[in-house]
Amino acid sequence: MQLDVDLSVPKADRLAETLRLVRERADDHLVVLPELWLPGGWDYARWDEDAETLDGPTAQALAEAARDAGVWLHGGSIVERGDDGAHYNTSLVFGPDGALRATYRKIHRFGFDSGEAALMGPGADLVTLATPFGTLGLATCYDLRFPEMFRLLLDRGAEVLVVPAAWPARRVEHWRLLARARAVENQVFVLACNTAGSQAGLAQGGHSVVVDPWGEIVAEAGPEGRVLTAEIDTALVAKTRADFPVLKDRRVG
Ligand SMILES: O=C(O)CCC(=O)C(=O)O
Repeated sequence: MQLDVDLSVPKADRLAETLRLVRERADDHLVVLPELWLPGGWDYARWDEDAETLDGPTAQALAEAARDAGVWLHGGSIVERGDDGAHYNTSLVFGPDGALRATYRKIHRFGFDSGEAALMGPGADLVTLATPFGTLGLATCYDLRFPEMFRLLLDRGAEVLVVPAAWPARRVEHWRLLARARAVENQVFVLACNTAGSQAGLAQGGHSVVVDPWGEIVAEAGPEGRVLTAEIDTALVAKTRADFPVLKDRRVG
């Protein structure tokens, strides 16, 4: 769901609207939300007050919505207040029973024109998760620029890379290019879910994409907030690798 993260709309209203959209999905879906869609990926002055634990109110609300709809829900990311007192940009994935099946702390923090590198701790663990849609490999936004991370996810069996983001409009062509590159080089699906609208004065790029293992764009949003849907057949991963077995020719790693 390419959410328009308009931070002038009260948080409770944005949460309610997003949960309503999740509950509209049918039960054979994997629903993906963007990075930091509730606190705002760019309003980092508010991250401390918005920090929550993994069983906090946002996680609980997402778990209930996943269970009510019977969907797998990648809930995008929250500002996690870790047990060690540090904050992390943490993604949460819920099963259709509402159970928290995986969490991923963003490994590569963005430090260029964002406070993230100073305010969030770095994640240390690669995360994959077996689902009916194939084995998911989890990454977040800036991670997309680091191909070595995706090779490691590939080696752990990832077939569908899920990348929530708050990627700005001014570099949206990098986003589109890198999403396709990660799909082509690893022969995987890439589900790249961005924010739309404007956050803290920064135009967001939109253009969420679903890319298949051949690098073809199966579905792509425009710049506006919307629900983007696509049907994916995970068998295409094995077929692409069999038809064009480039991964067998790796010499390093
Ligand atoms: O790499 C980029 O251009 C954007 C990254 C970003 O916005 C983020 O990781 O929050």
